[in-house]
Amino acid sequence: MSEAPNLRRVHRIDHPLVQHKLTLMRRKDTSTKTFRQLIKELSALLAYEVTRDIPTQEVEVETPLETTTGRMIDGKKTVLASILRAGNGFLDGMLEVLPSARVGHIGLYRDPATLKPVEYYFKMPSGMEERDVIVLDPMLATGNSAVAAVDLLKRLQPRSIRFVCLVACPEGIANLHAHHPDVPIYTPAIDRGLNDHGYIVPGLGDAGDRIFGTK
Ligand SMILES: O=P(O)(O)OC[C@H]1O[C@H](OP(=O)(O)OP(=O)(O)O)[C@H](O)[C@@H]1O
Ligand SMILES: O=c1cc[nH]c(=O)[nH]1
Ligand SMILES: [Mg+2]
Repeated sequence: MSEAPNLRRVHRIDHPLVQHKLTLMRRKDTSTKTFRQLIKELSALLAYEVTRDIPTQEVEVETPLETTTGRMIDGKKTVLASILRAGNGFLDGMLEVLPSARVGHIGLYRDPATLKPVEYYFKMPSGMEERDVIVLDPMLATGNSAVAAVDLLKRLQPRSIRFVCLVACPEGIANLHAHHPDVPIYTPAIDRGLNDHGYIVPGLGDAGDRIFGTK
């Protein structure tokens, strides 16, 4: 039996719109076209939750009637770090609501025999010390890919790191927390566990294949 995850740093996104779209994505007969459309719509909603506590600055603003103050973010300070390939499914929707965000890519694939991540690419913007990173990957399964991605990112000492996915499971949460207890996880779902091939059950299948139609 898997160890109960420490849920202190897990933000479960329970919003009805999010849950509705995720349920449609889980359906095995959802087409690639619809799956892509849904992940785009969901991404914008997830961006809203994961940025809830990013820094804002008070600014003066002139309305047509008078001067007042408002709050603004410095959008350029946010880095969307996509774990390839499936993390790219989040980019279009997130960039619609965070249009100035920078984008980094982390090339990792999971060896199907060992379930260990294999690194093949890593590119981040410069000046990471002043940036807040949102790591994107739809699936937190064993958590090995997420741990490896955060290991690589921490070498660049970003100001903060958050991890966002569509479906997590207790094993992945426990693994990411054990290695990186400072990284909060944002997820709409915590599924039952992993099958013998390391797939999340009930899950939604292979996220990369479903986004890119490669099955
Ligand atoms: O938590 P883990 O056990 O590491 O599994 C999750 C990883 O597996 C999937 O990617 P995959 O390796 O299939 O690569 P792909 O996105 O290129 O299809 C998924 O997108 C995660 O990156
Ligand atoms: O369930 C899983 C596990 C790893 N990768 C996926 O795409 N899905
Ligand atoms: Mg991957």
